[in-house]
This record gives sequence, C-alpha cells and structure tokens, in this order.
Amino acid sequence: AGTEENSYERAEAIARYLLERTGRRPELAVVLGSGLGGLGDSLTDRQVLPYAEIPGFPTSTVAGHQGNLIFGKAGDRDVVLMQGRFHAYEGYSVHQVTLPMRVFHLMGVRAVLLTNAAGGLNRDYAVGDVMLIRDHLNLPGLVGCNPLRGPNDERLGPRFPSTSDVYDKRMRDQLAEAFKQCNFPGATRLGVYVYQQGPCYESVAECRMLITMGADAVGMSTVPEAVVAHHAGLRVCAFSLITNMALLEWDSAEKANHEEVLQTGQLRADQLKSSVSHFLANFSLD
Ligand SMILES: O=P(O)(O)O[C@@H]1C[C@H](O)[C@@H](CO)O1
Ligand SMILES: Nc1nc2[nH]cnc2c(=O)[nH]1
Repeated sequence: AGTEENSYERAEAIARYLLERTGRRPELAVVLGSGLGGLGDSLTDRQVLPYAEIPGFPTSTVAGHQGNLIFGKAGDRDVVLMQGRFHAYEGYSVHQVTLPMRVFHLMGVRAVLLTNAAGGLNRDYAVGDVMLIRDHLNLPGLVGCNPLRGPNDERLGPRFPSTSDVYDKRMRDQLAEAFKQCNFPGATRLGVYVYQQGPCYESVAECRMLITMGADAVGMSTVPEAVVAHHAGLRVCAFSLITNMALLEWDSAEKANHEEVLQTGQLRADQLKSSVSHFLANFSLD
C-alpha cells in the first residue's frame, strides 16, 4: 500500500540497502535546507553517498542542495544527514519528497531535525535570526495535496494522524539551549512556518495574507517531511534560518532572490555548524 513512490516495500528496500552498505545505525536524521549544506562538514567518521548511487532515491536539482546522504558521528552519536532535500516545485510528487522520512524510520532512526531557509513575515524578526518551529500552516495540504493522500499502510502509521503535536517540545527546548550555549549571534524565535509549494516567492498581497493567517515565516519545504515523519512515529524538531524579510510594501525596490538566501546561509554557516553539532551530540531522546 502507499503509492508506488513511497510504499512500505520501496522504503524498506532502500533502508535495507543503506544499512547493509554503510553498516551504520543512525539514531537521528538531519535534513539541511538551502545554503545550509556546509553543516555536513561538521560530522566525524563520515561516509558520503551521492543520492544517484542509492537505488530508488530521488536526486537534488536546486543550487545549494548538493545531493548526498552523509553518515557520521556527532560526538558519540550516530547520525545521518541529507545534504540536499527534494521540493515539490522541482517536479517531485509529495510522495517522493517525503520518501526519505519513511526510509529513516525503517532504518531505526528515532528522531529528525529538519532545517530550512525561510522569509521572515513577523516584523520583529531580522535576517540571520533562527525560528524554532512551533507549528505550521500546510497550505497545499489543506487543499488536497497532503503527503498522506492515498492508500494507508498501517505498518507506516495510522490513517488519520493528529497534527496538533508534530513538533516535539523537548527536542525544541534542547535545540534552543544549544543556540544559547554556542552564543548564536541572531535571535532565537519561536513561531509558525507556512508552507507554500513554490517556486515563486510570494507577492506582496500574499505576504500580507499569510501574516493575517498567523504565520511568522514562509518557505517551500519541511512541512510534508514533518507530517510524514510524525505519521511514522518519529520525533520531529525543525528550525528556519530567516534568510530574507518578506516584502510588505508594493513600492519596494527590493525583490526576493535565491542568491540572498544562499548568502545568509553562508553568513551564518559557522555558527549554525557549532550550534547544530552541539545539539546533535548532547540532546537526549528519553
Ligand atoms: O530547502 P529550503 O526550504 O531551505 O529552501 C528554500 C525554499 C526554496 O527551495 C529556496 C528558495 O530560495 O530556499
Ligand atoms: N516561500 C519562500 N521561501 C523562501 N526561502 C527562503 N526565503 C524564502 C521566502 O521569502 N519565501
């Protein structure tokens, strides 16, 4: 059951391949957002597998998303890191986008940290801040493009899962503590991430609408992965790097652009590396 693209059988075959090929047993998976791929360097004892070498796995097409699965250690902890994710706007189905979450679950991974680059809607936010995700607005999900659409395989999770409890508070608190301990230079916010499919950045009217809906930051990823990971029983923690501020004035001379997104990722790369490494090495799953 499931669709062919994210069925139990496909996810299980990939999980088995990865376990056999690497001999690793990661406890936690991390997905690196746009411009955050450099975090892959922070692991020790690394084993790098290009997506193209993994039978049945999609490949990355976006600048700033290298397309490697990296197995390694953060402190004494075994982790697996996606250096590059899949987005629906690339043409992948929402089932392909979320397939890695099922693979991780079937490999025995217990928790995921999802990261992304996002536009700040909340006027108190500034470029270079991080926002821990407390909740989301799944806009495509609400109008029929939910990643759990299709036959449900009970081996992967329930037909009607809750989503009021996707983001794990304990992990989030430990992540906030890591940003604090490592003196992350931007502010650490707590907010609501709205997922729109992209690839267009938002119009001014859309940004104004998203604010009235209760969103603090907007992006093109993370929510489908979070929903499928939660469905499978993984603990989920997520944060956004605020790479640009959403434009709210029609006469603004500025325009959202991917270069700025990647530049802000670069600006914060070292500090994110130390905070995330600290979190990975020290968080507790109990
Ligand atoms: O993978 P993330 O969500 O970090 O990437 C964001 C959304 C688009 O892919 C891209 C737009 O600049 O950055
Ligand atoms: N949708 C969206 N995604 C982003 N990713 C990084 N910045 C943005 C933004 O402003 N809007």
